[in-house]
Amino acid sequence: MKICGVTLASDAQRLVDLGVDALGANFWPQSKRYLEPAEAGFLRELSGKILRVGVFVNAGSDLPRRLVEEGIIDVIQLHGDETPEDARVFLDAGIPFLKAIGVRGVNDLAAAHDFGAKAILLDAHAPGVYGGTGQTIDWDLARRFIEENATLPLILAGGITPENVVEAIAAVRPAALDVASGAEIRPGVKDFGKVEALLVACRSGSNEGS
Ligand SMILES: O=C(O)c1ccccc1NCC(=O)[C@H](O)[C@H](O)COP(=O)(O)O
Repeated sequence: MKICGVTLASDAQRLVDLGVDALGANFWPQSKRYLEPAEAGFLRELSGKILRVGVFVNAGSDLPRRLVEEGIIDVIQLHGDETPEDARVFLDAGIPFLKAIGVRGVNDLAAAHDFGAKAILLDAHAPGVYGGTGQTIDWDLARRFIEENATLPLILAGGITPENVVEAIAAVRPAALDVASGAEIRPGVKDFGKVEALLVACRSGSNEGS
């Protein structure tokens, strides 16, 4: 499970202590969960303890690459309108990346394989906002994507909460889950009651990989 939108060093450390697989730090300045790169140094100390994912929206390659090279993040999450051509620079450099797709229907998934991403993250379609909306996606569509694309891991995002997580796992059986608003007190501040409830659901055996 990836908990996204971390802005506080204390929250990041608590996610490590709870054994959460991955955290997301959002480097898109318009996000309610924006983390200034200059304030992200605390992530460096978590190297090897949790997978650190940097979220970017149409950011080009300089900042994402720099944060990887500086040991602040491990993986890049492209969460904007990036094309497979935009992603090529990361593929060529051997930098692992995820591609998020805001999904309205099956047509949005047609290019999923073209990115060369480590995994595809399916999220709610949110023009201008891009992510962190708390809106769920069509889980049947996500399940069908998995059945038809067995080699490409799918991360389910969009409106996952402690209340619907069991149903989401059962319906989609994703490789992993990604949660922002469903695990916070307010944008950028995590709610550890919710994080723990999500973890219990993920570890209950209904989906070992989430
Ligand atoms: O969280 C944001 O503010 C955000 C803004 C722009 C692009 C991506 C963003 N979040 C990335 C994530 O991976 C979120 O976890 C994902 O969108 C799901 O969010 P939520 O529906 O709130 O769980």
